[in-house]
Amino acid sequence: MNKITFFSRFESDILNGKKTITIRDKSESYFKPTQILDVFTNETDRLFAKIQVISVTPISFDQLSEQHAQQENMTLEQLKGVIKEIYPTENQFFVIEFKLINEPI
Ligand SMILES: CC(=O)Nc1ccn([C@@H]2O[C@H](CO)[C@@H](O)[C@H]2O)c(=O)n1
Repeated sequence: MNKITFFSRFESDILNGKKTITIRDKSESYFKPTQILDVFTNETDRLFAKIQVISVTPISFDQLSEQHAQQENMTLEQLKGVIKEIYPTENQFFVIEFKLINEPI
């Protein structure tokens, strides 16, 4: 499926290029490099961007670093808090790196 959703509070960071990764669990680890995805808000299922997948890399919670936080436009504390909120019991994740596709939608 060429679709991914984000919580709408991250929409502006994605559109202005400040957020260039997302960290997902196994259920969303099937994306492939070069794949182009339609990006929708989680809350209202509104299309707001297209992104191209650069890489999908396994990572454990403990391996999350300041670099990942920077790519999320957050502090590491904030990032870990957000991930614990979304995935309270998960320890294994995938870093999905992406770039914004600049075309009108
Ligand atoms: C169903 C659905 O929409 N799920 C998710 C899951 C994650 N994320 C964001 O990815 C980063 C790392 O998890 C953080 O910035 C999260 O907030 C999101 O926006 N939406």
